[in-house]
Amino acid sequence: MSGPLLTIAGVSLDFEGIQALDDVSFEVARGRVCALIGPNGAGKSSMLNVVSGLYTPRSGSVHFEGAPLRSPRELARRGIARTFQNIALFRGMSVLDNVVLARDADARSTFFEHALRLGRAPHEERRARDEARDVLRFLGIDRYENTVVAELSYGLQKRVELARVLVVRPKLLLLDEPMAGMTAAEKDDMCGFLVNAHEAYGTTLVLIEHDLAVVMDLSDQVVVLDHGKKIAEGTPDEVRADPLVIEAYVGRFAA
Ligand SMILES: Nc1ncnc2c1ncn2[C@@H]1O[C@H](COP(=O)(O)OP(=O)(O)OP(=O)(O)O)[C@@H](O)[C@H]1O
Repeated sequence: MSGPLLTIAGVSLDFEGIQALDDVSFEVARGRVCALIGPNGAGKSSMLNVVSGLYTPRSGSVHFEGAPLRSPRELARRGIARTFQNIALFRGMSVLDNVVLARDADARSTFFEHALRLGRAPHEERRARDEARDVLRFLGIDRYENTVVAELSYGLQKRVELARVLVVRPKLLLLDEPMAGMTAAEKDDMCGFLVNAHEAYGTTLVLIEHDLAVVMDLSDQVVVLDHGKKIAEGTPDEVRADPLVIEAYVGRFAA
């Protein structure tokens, strides 16, 4: 399909007098890695929450593949997945079961078919496990498939989270600070896996990230927010050289 994958048009959002987003527009083409950056309170998470339908903007619209996106319930069906800042895993369950469950949430058989093991369910269960194992292998964590999540390091848990969203093969993946709290080595690993996923599965990525070195390395489009407004947009090099961005970050881009 031609045209942008994601179109944000004139989005404004208020919280009791605070203007979190002020007339923000940008487009993300299919296959891009787009980073949303900006100082604390700039509106980055609010933007991601609007895109995922968790917040309803006062004005403006979000279109995905040319059709409006209105509710979080539409996300999985339309091929959009997201991760949150805090790890959201079933800590007492195995790595494999965590990923299978995420895949199941997207599966086509009904609750009753699963419960009664009827219809498509047995076949789907095998397929779900195979697909989950493929993703675990892809992310280099297949040797932990039977390990209980709580026993894994933070970096590996973040990788399981990535497995949970990749297993549904999303067209668009929204990532809220995927590298937060990681060591430098874990960040390097995560960057590599995101690039690999992007290339292998053609997943379009929109991510919020505070580490500007990571942003410059990973993304091919950067949207800069400050006080709810979009103050710049472009390639990492264009944005790095933009005086408004330099002012907003007070020299944090100086290399
Ligand atoms: N649920 C909410 N209720 C009230 N105000 C909110 C809410 N969420 C965000 N805000 C306010 O909206 C503005 C934008 O916040 P947002 O969290 O989107 O910024 P951010 O760029 O993601 O910040 P950070 O980098 O610190 O996570 C801030 O002034 C924030 O206090």
